[in-house]
Amino acid sequence: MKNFFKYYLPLYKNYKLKIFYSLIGILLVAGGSGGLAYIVKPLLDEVFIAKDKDMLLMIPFLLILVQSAQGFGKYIQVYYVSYIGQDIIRITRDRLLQHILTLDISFFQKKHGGELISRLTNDINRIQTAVSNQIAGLIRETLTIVALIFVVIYQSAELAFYGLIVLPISVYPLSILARKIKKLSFRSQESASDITSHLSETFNNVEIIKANCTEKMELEKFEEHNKNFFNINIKTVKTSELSSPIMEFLGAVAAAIVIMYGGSEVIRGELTAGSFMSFIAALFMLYTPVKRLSAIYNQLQDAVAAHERVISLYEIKPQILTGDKNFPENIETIDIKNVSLNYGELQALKNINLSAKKGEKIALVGDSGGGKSSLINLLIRFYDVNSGEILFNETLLKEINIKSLRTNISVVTQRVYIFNDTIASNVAYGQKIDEEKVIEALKQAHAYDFVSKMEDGIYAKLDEFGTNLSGGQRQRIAIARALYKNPQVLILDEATSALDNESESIISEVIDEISKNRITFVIAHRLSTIKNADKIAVFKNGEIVCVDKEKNLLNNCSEYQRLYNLANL
Ligand SMILES: Nc1ncnc2c1ncn2[C@@H]1O[C@H](COP(=O)(O)OP(=O)(O)OP(=O)(O)O)[C@@H](O)[C@H]1O
Repeated sequence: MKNFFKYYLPLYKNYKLKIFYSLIGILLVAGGSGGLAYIVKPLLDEVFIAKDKDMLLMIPFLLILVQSAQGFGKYIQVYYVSYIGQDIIRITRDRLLQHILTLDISFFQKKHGGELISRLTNDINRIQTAVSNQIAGLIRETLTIVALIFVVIYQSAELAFYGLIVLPISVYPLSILARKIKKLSFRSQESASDITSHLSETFNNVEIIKANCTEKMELEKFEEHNKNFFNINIKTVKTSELSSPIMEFLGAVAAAIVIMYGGSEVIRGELTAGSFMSFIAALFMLYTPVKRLSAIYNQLQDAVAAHERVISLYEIKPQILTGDKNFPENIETIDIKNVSLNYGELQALKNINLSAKKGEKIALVGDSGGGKSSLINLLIRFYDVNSGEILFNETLLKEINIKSLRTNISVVTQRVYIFNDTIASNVAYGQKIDEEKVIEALKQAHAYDFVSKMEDGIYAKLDEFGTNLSGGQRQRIAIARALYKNPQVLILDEATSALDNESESIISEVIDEISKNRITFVIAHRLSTIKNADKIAVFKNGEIVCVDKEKNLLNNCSEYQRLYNLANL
């Protein structure tokens, strides 16, 4: 709880004027409650007992005034407090995404997208009510309690002792409940995240679900998560609502004692009936904010649990740190020296040595799982080497600024990424749209033919997964995107696998053409794609077993011969 406040309270300093207005609102509400309780005394003593007519006129007027002030106070308090809370949450959400996006690719490979969505939505929503309404409620109810305690003590200090003794007694059972609620809140948030994860997985894999008729199976899995969520939430309600009967009971005991003592004082004439009734009114009014306070405290547990889940993301730091050197303006060589890479226990690359010069097209071939994509992961620093080094010209890869590195390298991966936007935005992704350049890149990627036939041409809208395009068309958009950047290093990882033979051979020619003034790496299972590469590196079980031109490999490299024979079966 302390950490929760320590984290959010400093954010309130940007809202000084709004806090001032909300405090006025809160004071009006709290003062109004005290005022209403106090009015009971003159109503009884002056009007009913002393039969004071002036008072009879004044008290209804006072009542309207106090009640209206309270209503107005509540309105401005709710408005400003919500404003502050919503704004703090907006900033918190932006910050969290900003942080998540700095994390390494390995983090995203381990963490389920649905879980992250849940943190950014469900968890932050739970914090939202805390930083707005609950913090304000905490202040408002505390002030109301103070105002009413003031009235209670003012009317009779002795009775106040009996009336208020239950407050410290109630702390113990309430704190046990709060601890339980926090645990349940954690479980409820985890369960909410299971639901989001499952939904995101279901919608992402809907084609395979339909193709395998597993709708029922997926629904059953979802129902299980959903039931679990329901059970935890019901348990939370059961626990948190216990605070109400506990408080009611303790309150009733206190009120009973007060009536016994107070009543006998009134009978003995030591206390006026008005003071006694005002005291009782304040005491009963007092239990409402006390109960609310305990409910707020319970709800805060939920927010604290959500906050801890959010904070645990902040504790994860990126391991791939940027260097401060710019990418060389004119890349001449890339040298990969004795490089090894482990994914946890698994050694994916062992002692890799490979060099590339400007204008060269380097092909990486080999069995699936041989380590080709892993080498690409190293070149774009999705992962860092475990040993060895990679040099761009004479600069160590680690010393190069990551943004500058990735601006100068284009990668077309096996999986094609399409954004829910126009073709032009997809091609120029991350850069300003230059129509001419977009068309040029599309032409180079042999995509302009089909794009120009679409109703809105380069401004045709694509949907998120590019489902309004064929597999080959999507791949061509991805190639156009890579070319639009005019990169110094171009990496094509199975970039032509979805193309028909004819388009593939045309694009291979284009690649030959465009690789003249840059360094190009091509991974291809179809050996025809890379037959005129300047170098072919043959991967096997994380090692490069041969590097040469195809002609020589066919004579000297048994692994290449094997792949070649398999391809030509
Ligand atoms: N992110 C990862 N985390 C853990 N292991 C990984 C990861 N990526 C790849 N691997 C493992 O590393 C090994 C090499 O994989 P890599 O993707 O580099 O092979 P590849 O030669 O590109 O295969 P393919 O031709 O099928 O794409 C494989 O055993 C694979 O299971």
